[in-house]
Amino acid sequence: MLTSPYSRPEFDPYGSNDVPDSSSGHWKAPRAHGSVTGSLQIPGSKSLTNRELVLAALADSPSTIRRPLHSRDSRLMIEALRSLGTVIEEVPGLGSFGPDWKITPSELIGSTTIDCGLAGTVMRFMPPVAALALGPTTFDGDEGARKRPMATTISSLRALGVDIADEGRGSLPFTVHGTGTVEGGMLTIDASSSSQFVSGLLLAAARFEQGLDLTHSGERLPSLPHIEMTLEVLRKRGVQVSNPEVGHWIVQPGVIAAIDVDIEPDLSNAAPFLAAAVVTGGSVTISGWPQVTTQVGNDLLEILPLFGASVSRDGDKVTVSGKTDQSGKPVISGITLDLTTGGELAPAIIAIAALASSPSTITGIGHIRHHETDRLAALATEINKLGGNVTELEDGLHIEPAELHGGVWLSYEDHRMATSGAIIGLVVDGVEVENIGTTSKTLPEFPELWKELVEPSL
Ligand SMILES: O=C(O)C1=C[C@@H](OP(=O)(O)O)[C@@H](O)[C@H](O)C1
Ligand SMILES: C=C(OP(=O)(O)O)C(=O)O
Repeated sequence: MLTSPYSRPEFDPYGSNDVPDSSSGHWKAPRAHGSVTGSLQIPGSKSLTNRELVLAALADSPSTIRRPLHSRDSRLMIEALRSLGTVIEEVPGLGSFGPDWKITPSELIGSTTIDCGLAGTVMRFMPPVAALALGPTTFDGDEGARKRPMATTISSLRALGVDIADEGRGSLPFTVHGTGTVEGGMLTIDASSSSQFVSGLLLAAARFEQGLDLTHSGERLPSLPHIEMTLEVLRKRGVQVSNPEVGHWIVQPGVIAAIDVDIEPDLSNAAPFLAAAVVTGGSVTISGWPQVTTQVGNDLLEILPLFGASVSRDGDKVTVSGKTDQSGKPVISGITLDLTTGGELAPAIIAIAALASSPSTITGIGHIRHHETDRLAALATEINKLGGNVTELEDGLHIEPAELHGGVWLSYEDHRMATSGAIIGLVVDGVEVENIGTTSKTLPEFPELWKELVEPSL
């Protein structure tokens, strides 16, 4: 079992732990010599941590969040809630990746600025909370965050009677002029470009005077499991929420209960580690895998076998083993997959597909052009730079088999682009990942956990 870097005093879970080890200043992706075999634990889920932080701040009394994710995205959420008056303290816990948090709600007061960094969960979940605060709250973030779609958040809050000043941009920066209450009621929005528009409204809706009767009307609704996750965390806190039909949710006004919660490991962040088994014909075990979960990362257990891998389960341990031929060489088949529900898995899936011996077509993920970067363009560009043969489709990628060679893999400030470069670098000589430290967005331990898995004896 790999140890947690969190135990080392110099480790900073909120900063960059990039240790460049090549003359170019980039991170030399560890090259697997033979099959990768090992077991590890994965830190807490970003999506669950940031939902529980918001709900704990809106609840009726203090809550404890156990085994939370300590990363840039969760730190940004903590700072955002603190700046509105919530008290968040570290308390000792049993998790391997840092302390627990005690969250004590208080009256929400604006007159502050919230830095969203590049976190979709902060920029889409916090404006409805700021609307419940008394006083103005200005939202801004990284340069890349200013390009991410925010118009639906802005227009939906306006439709609920909230005054927002955005100078017509429909993106960050903007100011929410909170008055302490939101009327709520019926609302129709277009959440085609992100499920987070729906989740953000639902999370705060029990605190609206009339609750919320929300309908999605648009060409597609991506990442439905993330909306299911929102419904589940609300129900656990006693909120009455129903989903009478696809794209329609009703939240009754009422109290959000304070409860102590355990955060599941981030199953989407398990993707690169499990991919290491698939592309090297090895075997990787993740412990702490939940029996039942709304996390879309659980779909990896059905997706990875399409490439030829096998999956086994022993209690809370899940093992993925890559397929090999008689000489032990990895065998990876291409796949055809609609990934509408699991866009955040796309970078890892596409990295595996780029190493397959037959073509792959991954569709249903047009909206990931609006993630940390335009992920379809970024993946096609970086794989093709290494000799790949990837074609961009309107809503996905087509990948033809090709012999890849080394080179610099750019990360575009995108944690999942960085980890995709690491997957390819396992089996291609001379891949260097620019800005591996960007993994601190959701998995600051990545460079260290990866090295321990790939080069355990070094
Ligand atoms: O609600 C959430 O926690 C998330 C929802 C999804 O967003 P999109 O619907 O924009 O893909 C997902 O990709 C993102 O990583 C996290
Ligand atoms: C899309 C992602 O992040 P965000 O929560 O910033 O939208 C992601 O983590 O893949």
